[in-house]
This record gives sequence, C-alpha cells and structure tokens, in this order.
Amino acid sequence: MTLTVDQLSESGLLARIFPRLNAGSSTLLGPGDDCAIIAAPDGRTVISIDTQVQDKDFRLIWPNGYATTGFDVGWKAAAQNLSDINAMGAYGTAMVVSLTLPGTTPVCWVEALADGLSAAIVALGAQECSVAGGDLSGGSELVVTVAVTGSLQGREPVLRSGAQPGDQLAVCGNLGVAAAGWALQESLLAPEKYSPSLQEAADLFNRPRPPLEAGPAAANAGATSMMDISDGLLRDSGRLAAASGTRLDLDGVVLQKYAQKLTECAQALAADPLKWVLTGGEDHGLLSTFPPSAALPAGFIRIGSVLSEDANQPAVTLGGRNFRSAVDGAVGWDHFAV
Ligand SMILES: Nc1ncnc2c1ncn2[C@@H]1O[C@H](COP(=O)(O)OP(=O)(O)O)[C@@H](O)[C@H]1O
Ligand SMILES: Cc1ncc(C[n+]2csc(CCOP(=O)(O)OP(=O)(O)O)c2C)c(N)n1
Ligand SMILES: [Mg+2]
Repeated sequence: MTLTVDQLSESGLLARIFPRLNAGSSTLLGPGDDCAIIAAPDGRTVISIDTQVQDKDFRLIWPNGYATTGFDVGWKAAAQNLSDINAMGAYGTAMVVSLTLPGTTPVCWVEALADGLSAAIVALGAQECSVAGGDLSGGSELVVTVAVTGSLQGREPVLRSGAQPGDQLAVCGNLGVAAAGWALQESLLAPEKYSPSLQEAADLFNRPRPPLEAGPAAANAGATSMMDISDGLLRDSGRLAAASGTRLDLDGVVLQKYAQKLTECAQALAADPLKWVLTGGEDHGLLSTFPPSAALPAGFIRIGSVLSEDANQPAVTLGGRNFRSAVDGAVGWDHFAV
C-alpha cells in the first residue's frame, strides 16, 4: 500500500520534507522555527508569490495519459517564482512553500515535490536560494504556493514602465514551446509516441527553464524595461506597453522563426505554431527593452521596437498591423477569462 499524507502527522511529513530542501548562504535561519531569517545586505528585498492549483495550472492525469509528478510541480513552482525575480534584474535568496494537500496524496509525491523545488533551484543556477520554510494544510484539491525573495545586489531594478520610444524590443528564452507542450498533453497523443522535439516541448511545459542569468545581465546592459513572459507574448507586451505609456511593434518575420521550431508539434496536432508563439504562456523567458544603440546581452534576440503612444493605434501591433487577425482574436492567458 502507498503511504498517504493522512497516515502521517504534520511533523512526520515535515521530517520527510526538510532534508530535501536546498540551503543557501543568505539564510541565517532555515525551516523549523516560527519564521526563517534571511540576510538582506542590499537593504531592499524583491518579493513575489505564485500559486498552482490542481486542474487550473496542472492536471494530475492529462487527457493523453501523462501523470504530473510531484517533481514537476515543485520544479515549476521554483522556476516560475525565480523567473519573476529574474525579471527585476535580481537573484533569488529564499522561498517559502505553502502546500494544501488532500489526505490521499502519496507521501512520495510530496517528497518528489520537495526534490523538484531543490533540483530546479540548482539546475537553473540559483543555488544560493534556499527553501527556508512553509506551511501545510489539508484540502480537497492540491494547491502549491511559493513566495520568493531576491536581492538586487546594488543594481537598480528594471521595471515594466521604463520603455522609451525608439528602444529595441528583445526577448531571451523560448516562445511558444510550453504552449506546444501543454497542447500535447491536452491531446490524445500518447507520450510514448513522442519524437524528441515533442518530448522537449512537453518537458519544457512540465519543467520550465527560465534564463536566470539573463535578468541581471540585462539590468547591467542598461535595459529600460523588463518582465517575464508568463501569460503569452501579446498579453504581456500589452502590459509592458501600458505600464510604459508606449506602443510596441513586433517583427512578424523574426517571430516566424520561433514558430518554425515548433513545426513538428504543430503538424502532430494540426495546430498553428505562430499562435503558440504569440499567445502561449509559461515559457518564462524575458521581454526587455534596450536603448537604440545598446548591444543586446547574450541570449537576447530583437523582436521589435518601441513606438510613441497613439490613441488611434492598438498598443501592440505585428508588422505595423493589428495582430488579432493573426491569432483569431486570442491574446493570451487570463485565469478568469478562459
Ligand atoms: N491578490 C492580490 N493582491 C494584491 N496584489 C496582487 C494580487 N494578485 C496579483 N497582484 C499583483 O498584481 C500584479 C500582477 O500580478 P501577476 O499577473 O500575477 O504578475 P506576474 O505575472 O508577474 O506573476 C503583481 O504586481 C502582483 O503582485
Ligand atoms: C490544467 C491547465 N490548464 C491551463 C494551463 C495553462 N496555464 C495555466 S496558468 C498559465 C499562465 C501563467 O500562470 P499565472 O498564474 O498567470 O502566472 P503569473 O502570470 O502569475 O506568473 C497558463 C498558460 C495549465 N498550465 N494547466
Ligand atoms: Mg502571478
């Protein structure tokens, strides 16, 4: 019989979780007391939080049969939180983790979640970020919430609001790959039948790899604005444009190159890969703007330009035209509008 969480006490479950949690050098006191204590030599703390809810952010079993592991959910929790820290130009220092668990959850699933958190932190290059504490509760569905703190290490933060007309618009990381992976898992195409490129898309959906060195590098290179792309390029571009009081024009030719990389997935599902590139979320790459003459840091690719606001023009255009026709009116992910 599989050991489930309702067969353990809270402290019994914690005793299985604690040894699996990454420890980092900013953590003056880790899990076990009422609070953790994190050093903040910079004098400022960057802080963010993200939640994953069963059947909203992941399915335990997908239509194609893939079973989401605790490791996947832990990895994604760490990755999406560190991505927000990255998007400020900061490094992660500590996380706290709140788990709402049905009593029937296997203990090994929770242990794998702790392993996934720590594995992502290390694999993505944030090994100085600890998992410093958390909370446990029971509930009818799985909910995993992680809050993260970060340090700017003396740098100025890069906000969404600093884009200037004339700036270059650039991205670092994947566009549309996680959306392709999500579509695969919502399809009836069994994972055993995946080719290597389908497998890569599914893997990057389940265990995203935000480029964590790129945020601080962009800040150092003079990025004027930045955010991570979690809800899709069009939706997040609209947010950056609105925050900066500018318009953005995307280069359809460059974006087609991202779509071409998804040809095999798109053919397998008879889907439009450009729609994944424009509206797909959960890749957690960076969308940044740089002054016209700035050399883009490693990994950034120019995908458009920043223009002056114009009441007669949409905030985001694709090759100078309204993008809606290219994607059937879709914009990106919204928890309450889909
Ligand atoms: N329940 C809430 N209460 C207060 N602020 C919130 C809440 N939900 C989101 N926010 C804030 O609104 C902004 C947008 O949130 P979100 O779209 O989740 O950002 P991100 O994509 O960076 O995670 C963030 O600054 C976030 O802190
Ligand atoms: C079962 C399921 N349905 C839909 C999705 C797709 N999805 C869920 S959240 C999301 C966008 C990012 O999530 P959000 O909580 O908005 O992240 P944030 O913008 O706060 O970083 C997407 C594309 C999914 N991952 N799983
Ligand atoms: Mg959020």
